[in-house]
Amino acid sequence: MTYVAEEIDSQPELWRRAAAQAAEATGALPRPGERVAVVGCGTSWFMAMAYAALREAAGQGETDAFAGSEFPVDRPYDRIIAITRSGTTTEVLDILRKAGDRSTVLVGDVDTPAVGLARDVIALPWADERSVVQTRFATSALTLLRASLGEDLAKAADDAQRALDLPLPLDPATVEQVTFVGRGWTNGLAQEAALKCREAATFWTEAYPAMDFRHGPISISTTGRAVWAFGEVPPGLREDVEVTGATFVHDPEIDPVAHLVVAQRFAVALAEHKGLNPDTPRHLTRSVVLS
Ligand SMILES: O=P(O)(O)OC[C@H]1O[C@](O)(CO)[C@@H](O)[C@@H]1O
Repeated sequence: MTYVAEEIDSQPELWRRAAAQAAEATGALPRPGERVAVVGCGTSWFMAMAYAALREAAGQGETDAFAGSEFPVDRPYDRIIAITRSGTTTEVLDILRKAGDRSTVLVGDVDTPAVGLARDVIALPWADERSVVQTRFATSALTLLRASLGEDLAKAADDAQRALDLPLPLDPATVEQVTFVGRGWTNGLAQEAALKCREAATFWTEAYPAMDFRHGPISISTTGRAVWAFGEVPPGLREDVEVTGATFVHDPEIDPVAHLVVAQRFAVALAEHKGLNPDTPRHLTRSVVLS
């Protein structure tokens, strides 16, 4: 079994642990009404997107997500939350240096520069990974953040357990291309699912806000391809996809992050089908450290 497959399987248990840790993390997280930026790179950026949308939807205040390289340093945020598994990503460290006493970091590896730079630290060393490709650190960090907003994550963890045994909705041997879509907070999950397939399996995927699918991506929708939706589906979207001949994948029964677990498994299955080892993704490193 690959490391990444083991790490995917460990998620239900780790989500329960993450939800339990949320109460003690409260002091390190913004108060309602504060203006917040959430930053990260790659997978961590997509978790930032999901949390930012959830916090704002929960009425806790304006919350923006940025890729680390695109953070507007002069904007007067009250609190800057960085998500970084490695604690070493250059763009994130640059932000933490400028954020000063406004910063919180959610980190996997605690013996790292990010921990020294942030005012507040939420450490999840038990979710850190051997894999280059991230799965459980990202979803555990998001689970903790969701729990901090008052969500009950018990069903999500149970759904993640189910997600480990569900049949894959697409055949890795025959599907030609997948477009992932989401709405609101699940837009970040769609981005992350697409990244997983690219990173683990060098497989062609894209991701868009679900309503934007009709504004261009629909042009490549055809037999042999698929559209995979997370969370709420806009009225008529399934029909608009199916009329093109593409397969529409959606599971309204399970929590959207548990549905991401299915996409993680699909990415590993794609890699295996292509004879690739998902533990050694092409050109990818655990973190990007620029000199
Ligand atoms: O969360 P970190 O450690 O800052 O690293 C982000 C990196 O992790 C990755 O998943 C690659 O390992 C990429 O998405 C990105 O380069």
